[in-house]
Amino acid sequence: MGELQSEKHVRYILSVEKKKDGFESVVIDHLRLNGAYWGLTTLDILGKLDAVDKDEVVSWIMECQDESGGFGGNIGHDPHVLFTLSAIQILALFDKIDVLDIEKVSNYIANLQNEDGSFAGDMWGEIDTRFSYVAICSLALLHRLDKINVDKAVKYIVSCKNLDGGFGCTPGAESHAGQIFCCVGALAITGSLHYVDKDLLGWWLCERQVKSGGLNGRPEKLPDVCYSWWVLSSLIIIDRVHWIDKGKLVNFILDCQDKENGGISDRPDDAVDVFHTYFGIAGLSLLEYQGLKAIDPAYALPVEVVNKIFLGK
Ligand SMILES: COc1ccc(S(=O)(=O)N2Cc3cc(C#N)ccc3N(Cc3cncn3C)C[C@H]2Cc2ccccc2)cc1
Ligand SMILES: [Zn+2]
Repeated sequence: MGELQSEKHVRYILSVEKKKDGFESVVIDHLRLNGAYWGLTTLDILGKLDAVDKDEVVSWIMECQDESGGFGGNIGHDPHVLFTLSAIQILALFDKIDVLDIEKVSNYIANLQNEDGSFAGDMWGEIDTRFSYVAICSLALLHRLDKINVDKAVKYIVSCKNLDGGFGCTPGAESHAGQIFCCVGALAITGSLHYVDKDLLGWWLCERQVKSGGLNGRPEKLPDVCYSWWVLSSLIIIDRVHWIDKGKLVNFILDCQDKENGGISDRPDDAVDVFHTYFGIAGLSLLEYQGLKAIDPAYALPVEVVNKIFLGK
C-alpha cells in the first residue's frame, strides 16, 4: 500500500482536465461539470488548486448556465439540480459565488420542490432523495434555504427511513449507502439529525466494512473506494466513525492507487478514474490522513471554504 502518491494524483487530474477526447472526458462528457468538481476539489485537498486557471474555469462554468437559472453538465446541455450544485461548489472553491445571479439560481432550485416536500432533479420530474440533498446543500451554500419549505423537505426525507435505520431513494425503497449519505447530509444541514436512530444506522453502516478494510454499499456487495465517502461521511455526521477500523480503510484506499501514472480506482488493480480519485482522496481527508486539507462531511467541500461561507472568515 505504501503512502499517498500526491504528486502523481495531481498530474493525473491535470492531464484529464486537459485531455478533451480521452476515455474519461468521453464517458463523463455529459457529466463534465461534475467531473470538474471532482477534479478541482481533489486538487484543493492536495493544496494544488492554484495549478489551474481560475478565470478560465469560472467563465466555462458560466457558459453551462441555462436561461432557467439551472446548470447543465456541459455547454448547451439541459439543466439539472446535480450540475447546479457542482457549479456552486466549484465557484465556492474559488470564492467566486458572487459571479452568480443568486436569486435566479435559487429560484430554479426552489421550483423543483413538490407539494409533499420532495424534489425533482429537473423539469422531467424524477423524484429521489439524492435531489433533496443536492437542493438543500445548494440553497444552504447560497444562504437561500428560506426559499423552500424546509419542514416538508425534512418530513419527506424521514418518510424514506427504513426499519434498518437506513434510507432509500423514495419511501419504501431499500437502504443504500449513497442514499443514506444524501439523507443524513440533508438532515445535518437542516439541523434535523434528531430524526436519525444513530445506533441502529451506525450499526448498518459499520457492517459495510469487509475484511480487506474497504467499505461496500449494501450487504454482500464488493468494497468500492467511493463508499469510503458515502459510508464514512455518514458515520462521521452521526458520530459513530469509531465503530470501523480507520487504519484498515486507509490501507484499502492506498492499495487502489495507480502508483505509476496516478489516479485511484474503485478497487485494487482496476482502471482509475476522476470519480474514484476524488472519493478516495476525500475519504483519506475524512480519515485525517496527514498533509491533506480537512473536508466537510456534509457539504463535501474543504472546511476552510465552508467556514468562509458560514462564518465569513
Ligand atoms: C464507468 O462506468 C460508469 C457508470 C456510471 C457512470 S455515471 O452514471 O456517470 N456516475 C458517475 C461515475 C463517474 C465515473 C468517472 N469518471 C465512474 C463511475 C461513476 N459511477 C459508477 C460507479 C461508481 N462506483 C461504482 N459504479 C458503478 C457513478 C455514477 C452515478 C453518480 C453520478 C454522480 C454522482 C455520484 C454518482 C459513469 C461511468
Ligand atoms: Zn465506486
